[in-house]
Amino acid sequence: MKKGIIQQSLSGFYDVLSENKLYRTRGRGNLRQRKIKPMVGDQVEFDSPNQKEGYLLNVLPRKNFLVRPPIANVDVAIVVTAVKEPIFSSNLLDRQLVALETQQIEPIIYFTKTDLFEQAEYEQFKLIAAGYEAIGYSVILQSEPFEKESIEMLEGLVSSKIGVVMGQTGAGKSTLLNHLAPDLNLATGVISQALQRGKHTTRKVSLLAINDSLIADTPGFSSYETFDMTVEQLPHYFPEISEIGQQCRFRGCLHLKEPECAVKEAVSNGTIMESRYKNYNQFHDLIVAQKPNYKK
Ligand SMILES: Nc1nc2c(ncn2[C@@H]2O[C@H](COP(=O)(O)OP(=O)(O)OP(=O)(O)O)[C@@H](O)[C@H]2O)c(=O)[nH]1
Ligand SMILES: [Zn+2]
Repeated sequence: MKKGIIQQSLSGFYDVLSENKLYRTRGRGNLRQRKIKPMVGDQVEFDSPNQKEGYLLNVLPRKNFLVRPPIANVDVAIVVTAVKEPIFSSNLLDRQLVALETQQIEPIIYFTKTDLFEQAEYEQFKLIAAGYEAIGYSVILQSEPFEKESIEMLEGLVSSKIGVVMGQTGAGKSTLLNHLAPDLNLATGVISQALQRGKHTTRKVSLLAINDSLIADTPGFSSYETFDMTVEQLPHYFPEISEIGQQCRFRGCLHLKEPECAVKEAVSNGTIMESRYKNYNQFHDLIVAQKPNYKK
C-alpha cells in the first residue's frame, strides 16, 4: 500500500502524486459505500500493482476543505483580486475571506491590474489595501504587473505549503501562476508525460508543483455560494470585528442595533473599514434569509 495526495480528479479517476510519481487510480466500492467523495488535496492510501494505475483504498481525515474551489487540506489561499476589469468588489473579496476563515486557511490577498489605474486612483486604492493589512492579512499590491518584489513576496508566503489560487474569472490567476513559475510548463510537462496526455488544462482544479510548494490552479467563478453558518458564528470570521467586539457592552453582541457596541464605535471612528461592516451586515441578512433551509 502506498500513500499520496490527489493531484487531480477527472470523471471517476484520481491522479495521485506519491514520491514524485503520478498514479491514475479509481475509487474502490468501499469508498462509495462509505459515501466518501475523494477531492483534490486529499491524503490517500492506494494500491498500485503495475506502478502506474491503481485503486484508492482510503481517504485520510481532512484538516479542512473548500467547496468553491473544491479542494482539501490547504494551508494558504492566494486570493487574486483585480482592482479593475473586473471591477473591484469588496463584497466578493470579503466572502472569500470569510470562507477561508471558516476553514482556518491563511489568505494572501494579491491585487492585480493596478497598471490600469490613474495615479490618483492607485493612491486611493492603497488605503483599501492598507485596511486589509491592518486586519492582519498578507496583502500584495503590485505597482507594475507581476513585478519581481511582488512575486518574491508571494514565493516567501507560500514556501513549502499547499496552496490554492482563487478568484473571479479574469482576475489574473493563470497569469500570476505563470509568473510564479516560469518553468510551470516543465513541471506540468513531467506530470503529463507520465500519463501520456496533453498539456495541463485549467478548467479543473489541479495541484501543480511550484518551487517547493504545491499550488492548485482553479477555474474562476462569477458568483458565490450561500453561507453555511449561524449569525452568531459570523462575527468570528471577521478578525477585526471579533477582536474589537470583546469590548461591546453585551456578550454575544451581534453589532447591529445593540447599544454601547464597540464595533459600531470603531466603524464610526474609522478603526474598522466601513465596507467591511457593510458586508458583515449584508452577510448577516443573507444568513437570516436562508435560515428556514439551514440545517445543523
Ligand atoms: N493590464 C493587466 N492585465 C492583466 C493583469 N493580470 C492579468 N491580466 C490580463 O487579464 C486577462 C485574464 O487573466 P487570466 O490570468 O486568464 O485570468 P484568470 O483569473 O486565470 O481567469 P479564468 O481562467 O477565467 O478564471 C488576461 O488577458 C491577462 O493578460 C495585470 O496585472 N494587468
Ligand atoms: Zn457589538
